[in-house]
Amino acid sequence: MSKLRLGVLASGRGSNLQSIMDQAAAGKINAAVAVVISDKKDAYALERARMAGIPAGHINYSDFPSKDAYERSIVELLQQHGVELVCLAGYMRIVGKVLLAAFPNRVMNIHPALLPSFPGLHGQEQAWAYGVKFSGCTVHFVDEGMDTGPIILQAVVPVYDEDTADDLSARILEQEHKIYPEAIRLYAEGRLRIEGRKVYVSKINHRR
Ligand SMILES: Nc1nc2c(c(=O)[nH]1)N[C@@H](CN(C=O)c1ccc(C(=O)N[C@@H](CCC(=O)O)C(=O)O)cc1)CN2
Ligand SMILES: NCC(=O)N[C@@H]1O[C@H](COP(=O)([O-])[O-])[C@@H](O)[C@H]1O
Repeated sequence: MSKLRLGVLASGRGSNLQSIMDQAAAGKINAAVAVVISDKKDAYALERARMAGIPAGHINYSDFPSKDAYERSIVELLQQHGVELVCLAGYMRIVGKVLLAAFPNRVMNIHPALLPSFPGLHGQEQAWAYGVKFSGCTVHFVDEGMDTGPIILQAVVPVYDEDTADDLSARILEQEHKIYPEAIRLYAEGRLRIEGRKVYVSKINHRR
């Protein structure tokens, strides 16, 4: 089966991108990162892609008259690289109808909390400040809502009394680097089936 072609959107340091690239390069997931796009020209995620010999580009939001025009530019670049699945990896913009229409049920996101709890920015810190005893991370399909799409995988971590917010963030990040590649592997093997709000992991391959 041909490798699933991934397009990764990232706004920051790119550690989730790195874990996806590493797992793909090691053959652990039948996928290849075809292109990395950032809305921030100094995003280290772009440097990580370039060091791996992967096409990487900065698309500057303020160069466009509207969000739709900005996203049409992103879609064009993704399609030029034959992208089949879009992975948001620390991408700090709300994805709109243009990108979602171009890739229906084919945009994933990693969120650093157990959705539906603590959506939005700084999910780790929200959970820590709330005083939860367990937190974690979520991989989900992206819809027009904020972190409201169907949940694919989650991982749980304990929260200790002596934890700082950074301690908890680091513990969650370790799990992010495991479940994001795993979710992509399952997708690449055609083993994810969406039924309404629910995502079922099947043993058989639905991907042609
Ligand atoms: N349509 C969706 N888009 C995105 C989702 C989603 O579930 N549906 N997940 C987010 C990731 N994210 C939190 O998990 C998130 C990203 C961005 C924002 C936000 O408020 N961004 C500001 C702009 C910030 C900037 O200027 O850099 C905004 O868009 O106004 C909140 C949460 C990815 N996108
Ligand atoms: N709301 C989205 C959000 O908070 N995403 C989070 O941004 C970080 C990006 O780190 P990375 O650039 O090292 O992958 C990750 O922890 C990811 O869960």
